[in-house]
Amino acid sequence: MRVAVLEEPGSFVVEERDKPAPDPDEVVVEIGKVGICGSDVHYYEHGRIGDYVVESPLVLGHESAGEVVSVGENAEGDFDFGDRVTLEPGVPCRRCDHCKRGEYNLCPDVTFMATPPDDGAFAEFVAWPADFTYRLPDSVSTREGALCEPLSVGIHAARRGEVGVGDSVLVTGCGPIGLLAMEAANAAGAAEVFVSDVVPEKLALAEERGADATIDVREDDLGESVSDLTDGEGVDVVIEASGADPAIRTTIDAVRRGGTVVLIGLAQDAEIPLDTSEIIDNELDLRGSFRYRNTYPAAVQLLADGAVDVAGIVDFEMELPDVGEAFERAKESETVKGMLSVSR
Ligand SMILES: NC(=O)c1ccc[n+]([C@@H]2O[C@H](COP(=O)([O-])OP(=O)(O)OC[C@H]3O[C@@H](n4cnc5c(N)ncnc54)[C@H](O)[C@@H]3O)[C@@H](O)[C@H]2O)c1
Ligand SMILES: C[C@@H](O)[C@H](N)C(=O)O
Repeated sequence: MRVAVLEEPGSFVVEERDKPAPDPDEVVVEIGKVGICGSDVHYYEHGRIGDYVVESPLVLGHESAGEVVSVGENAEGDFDFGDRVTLEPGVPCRRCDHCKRGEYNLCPDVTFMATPPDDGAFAEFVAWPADFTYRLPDSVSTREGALCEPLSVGIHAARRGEVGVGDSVLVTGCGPIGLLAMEAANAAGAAEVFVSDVVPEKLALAEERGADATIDVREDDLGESVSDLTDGEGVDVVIEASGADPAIRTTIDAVRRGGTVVLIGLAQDAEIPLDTSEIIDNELDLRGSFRYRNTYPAAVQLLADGAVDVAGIVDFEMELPDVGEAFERAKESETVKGMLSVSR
């Protein structure tokens, strides 16, 4: 089978490897589509994200969907040849305290696709645990199935923020994560979702996709703009999805007293000063949101119901052998989401 391997920063090779066979609890999936995530691009450009360093050739890609071609003996009955499926890329140990509490996204022994040293899904076939594989109904395309991954990041953030019916929400950053957090907040019942960014094209896309107001923070102050939009109150929930230092600092200016700030975006410099007296006086909840747990069934259901749009964020799709060109295009600031089409 063909596999796209990141040999060193800036350099992919497409090579032949043996097709995997399933362990008893696994299925083998012929990969159809894989999204290119910002973290893939970061490994491509810099060879590391924090402590995760690409020390040997790595297969990238963790936003994947495809078709079952082989079923391990313990997964028989759960999956059939030809089922279209999406793969949840993080498989936890299932034994630690976090796993037992159901917080399996916090498992310290997780295997996560395309995170060194674990290979990802830019491969024609992947063997994957059946219980982290989810069937797609006919109404959900394989492209949409692959995007259950970033949608899951958005769903988890909306859940962490306890976004509910009638809430007002601000999403800072209109990359794929912010746009899909906006979808998740709307699906959770938010009455109004405002967005901010520094790139006019990203704000225009968010507006097209239903943002109730857009704030260009190169021109307007975030706190003042949100105050104007909410009769001086601030929003119920801020979801920070830019990772930009100024955006993170100003989240607490935009949230109402007693409101919640959810941090998804990873800042270049993780140490950012925040006004703690504001947080205390206004009794703000500041919450981290790390990957996701128990979101894939909801993501598939929302797509089946037509309650969210994920496919509309894709700018381009290329074939696996063009992986290098696809990553060069994914690096451009106006690109939102690139995809690779993998199976022949
Ligand atoms: N916590 C998690 O589990 C998790 C999962 C996936 C991604 N992430 C992180 O989430 C962030 C978003 O991911 P993405 O793939 O959408 O990234 P992205 O780079 O595509 O999008 C970030 C957006 O923020 C905008 N931006 C820059 N400065 C801004 C500012 N001051 N105010 C508002 N917007 C601003 C950019 O123009 C861009 O549109 C990244 O930091 C990523 O590392 C975290
Ligand atoms: C969650 C996933 O999308 C993210 N890129 C990560 O590796 O954590």
